[in-house]
Amino acid sequence: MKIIETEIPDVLIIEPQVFEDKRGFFLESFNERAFQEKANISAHFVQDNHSRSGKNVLRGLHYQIKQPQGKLVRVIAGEIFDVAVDIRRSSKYFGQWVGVKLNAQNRHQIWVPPGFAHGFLVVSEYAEVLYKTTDYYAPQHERTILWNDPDIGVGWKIDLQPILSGKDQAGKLIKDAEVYV
Ligand SMILES: Cc1cn([C@H]2C[C@H](O)[C@@H](COP(=O)(O)OP(=O)(O)O[C@H]3O[C@@H](C)C(=O)[C@@H](O)[C@H]3O)O2)c(=O)[nH]c1=O
Repeated sequence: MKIIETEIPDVLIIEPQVFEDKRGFFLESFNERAFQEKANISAHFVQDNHSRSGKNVLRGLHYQIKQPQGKLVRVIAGEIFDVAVDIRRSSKYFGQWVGVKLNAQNRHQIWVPPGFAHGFLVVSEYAEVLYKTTDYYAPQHERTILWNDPDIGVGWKIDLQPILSGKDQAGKLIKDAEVYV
């Protein structure tokens, strides 16, 4: 596997080694030892999630203020633009974002550490997204930052209004949101 650094050092892109043969392909989507040794990610995952969304669906930007979740995200059908926003007030990257294309062809994964808000936009007809999390879903701690907060300025490259949940339409601006210390 190959590790690709991003503008925010704690956010990493993982390119797995893919073994192709006449039957199809094989890859290791997670290997605790390799992630530890090659990427210095020592994550203990407790939950696996799977969602499917249609084109122009935008989910995010989500985080849990208590029980923060690190997320290892990948796409098995279609393509998304996946975004991590550093919301650790003490970080020199506070308010900055990283965006990466994840699709079923490049099979890239993004490591979104605890302390980040996370979201994605579906750019293909539909997309199926799988992700592992380092803590359990805790709806009482769940928070949403508005996807188009101008102080963050994520470059979603979308020319029409995305399809959002009610919760995401009511997201807060980062300046008003409860963030990490
Ligand atoms: C996230 C989540 C949702 N649910 C339920 C609650 C609700 O009825 C339904 C849909 O939930 P949501 O609208 O919150 O789903 P969604 O908008 O896909 O939320 C997810 O977005 C991405 C960007 C993330 O980073 C995730 O951590 C998570 O916040 O699924 C669970 O049971 N477990 C979970 O872990």
